[in-house]
Amino acid sequence: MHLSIEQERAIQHKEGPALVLAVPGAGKTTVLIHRTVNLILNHKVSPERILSITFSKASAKDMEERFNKMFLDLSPIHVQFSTIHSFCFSLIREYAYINKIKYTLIEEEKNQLNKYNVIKKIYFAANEDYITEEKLESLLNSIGYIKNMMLTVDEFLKNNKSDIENFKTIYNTYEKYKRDNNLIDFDDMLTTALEILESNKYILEKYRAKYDFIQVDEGQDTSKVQMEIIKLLASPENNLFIVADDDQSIYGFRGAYPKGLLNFNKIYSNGKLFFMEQNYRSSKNIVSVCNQFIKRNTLRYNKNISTDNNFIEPINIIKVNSIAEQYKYLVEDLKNRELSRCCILYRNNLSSIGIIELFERHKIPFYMRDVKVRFFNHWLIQDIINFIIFSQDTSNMSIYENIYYKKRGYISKKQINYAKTLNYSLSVFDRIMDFPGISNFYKSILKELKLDFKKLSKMSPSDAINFIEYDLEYEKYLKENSMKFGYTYDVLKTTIYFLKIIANNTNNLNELTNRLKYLEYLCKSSKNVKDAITLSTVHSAKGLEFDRVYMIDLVDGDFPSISSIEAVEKGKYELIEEERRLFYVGMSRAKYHLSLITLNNLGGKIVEPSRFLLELEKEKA
Ligand SMILES: Nc1ncnc2c1ncn2[C@@H]1O[C@H](COP(=O)(O)OP(=O)(O)OP(=O)(O)O)[C@@H](O)[C@H]1O
Repeated sequence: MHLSIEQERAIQHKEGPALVLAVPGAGKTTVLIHRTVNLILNHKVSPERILSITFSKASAKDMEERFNKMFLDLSPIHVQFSTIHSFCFSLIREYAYINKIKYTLIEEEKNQLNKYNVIKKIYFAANEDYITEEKLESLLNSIGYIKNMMLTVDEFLKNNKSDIENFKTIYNTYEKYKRDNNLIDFDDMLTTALEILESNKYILEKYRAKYDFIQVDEGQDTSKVQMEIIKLLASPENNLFIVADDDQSIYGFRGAYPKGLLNFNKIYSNGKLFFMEQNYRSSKNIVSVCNQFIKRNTLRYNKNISTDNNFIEPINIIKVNSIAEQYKYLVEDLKNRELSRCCILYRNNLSSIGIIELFERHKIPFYMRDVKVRFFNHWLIQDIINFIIFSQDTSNMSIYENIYYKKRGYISKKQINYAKTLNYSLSVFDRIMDFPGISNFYKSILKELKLDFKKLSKMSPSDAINFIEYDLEYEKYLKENSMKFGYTYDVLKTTIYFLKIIANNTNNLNELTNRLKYLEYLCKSSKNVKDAITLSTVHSAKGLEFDRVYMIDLVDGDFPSISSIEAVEKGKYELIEEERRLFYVGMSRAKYHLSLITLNNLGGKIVEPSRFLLELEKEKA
């Protein structure tokens, strides 16, 4: 590889603080790896005296693999690429050992003591209601945000509206619980490590003496607390080398603080600033589209991407009518391709469900970058399955108790409790009909319900889902309750839609549940699949590159997200700018071919193409 002058300059930087600001594909990771080698070979720095911090475990691994590939002959040299969390945890463990304190990681606790169960319990105590997965995620993000931005809960609430009822009580109870039990969580690893470094001179000096050089990759996703830790460690020599692209900052919701980079020269008046604006990854067509697209953001260092690469083909904006058409296009277009060089990207993990079903049927090997797919354990899927199970035995009270209030025909808790005292081999409806003082009108409703469930028991899974949704009015329940569960109704509708796609190919409940289990297994075990196409959220594709990239389901309200669009309507632009950066990260993963696919109809609903696509089209015209 022939390194450019800009790259060489950055690589040759040895002492003092430096920030390398670069565009996508400019070789940030490449520079970091070459600099490491330069320090070791030309400056005789011992590898263990270099601390390289990456953003996630996956990028630490990716970087190590790239290092080993690039410098096969140096392989016996073990170079340490660590996440900031694992670095902080080893520091905490050392401090704990010296001071005979025991810190346990709450994420590693088993069963009821585990972080998720503890938070669920605290939420229940505060709100007398169960927390949904969506709300749990939002709650955890907010807690993480507070810690990463070094805020108090009051400061957070002053500027942020939380969708979690009684957020402050929950936050404080959770903090107290951890304190009382000597527990820490992932976010506390950072705040605790900082507290230790600030208060314990011995540890601070020991860690400062341990490393001569500190390097940070993906600096744009470094949070305030992380930056404080790094600054403390690097001082007083400040041999700190950060590579970053503020345009690729996509973790604002978790407390990433790219503005910290914009202050680099204020923090280090002797700091060197390197710019790398040449892209080595993508065709001229892709680079030019990316450049125009990101320039519309206002909160950024102004950079110009250029490339010496050739024009190959224009980016492809594809409009199809339906998901089925989108899938047909993908299967056709992927024929005879080298799949390991291709990738499908989406904004939301839910989009992967239809693709997995499709690819399994067409025997297209795939690798899922995000292993945690919530769909398979979603309460909505469980509800639908419960409806079908109950239809096969309408005396099954324990199943009925989960669904009786989610369908047509009001039935009270009192009636359920009464029915429980009667002969349990009778249908639930017959038992409720016995309820004292029940009217004839009400009895006719119960009779109808009983008949409907009989009908349901004879249906194929896909007919059954429609019947549950419309005839039994489960749809109405979802509409009325979606916000309470922390969803928009559209997301729930799309979840059912993907379940229908899977159900379409099954003949009975057994086949459907087996299929769901099998697909879930495929997702979890896809890591070792050979010659596979990569499926990934855009977030998880950061740092990667592929010959062909397909970005799918590009619908307004999904990408950009509905909350960012609503914020724009109120004159707030931060969220939409983060969505734009995310879109930019997605597009800039492509080397030669980029397809952006939108639809007219998503799961029976007319939808509009992403406003980002309209913008790209206008620019092309
Ligand atoms: N001087 C060079 N000559 C040729 N190819 C290069 C050069 N520098 C980097 N590359 C290649 O360009 C691609 C992008 O490099 P790299 O992944 O290091 O960029 P990056 O800035 O970290 O990208 P991103 O921020 O978009 O993830 C890689 O395939 C890399 O091998």
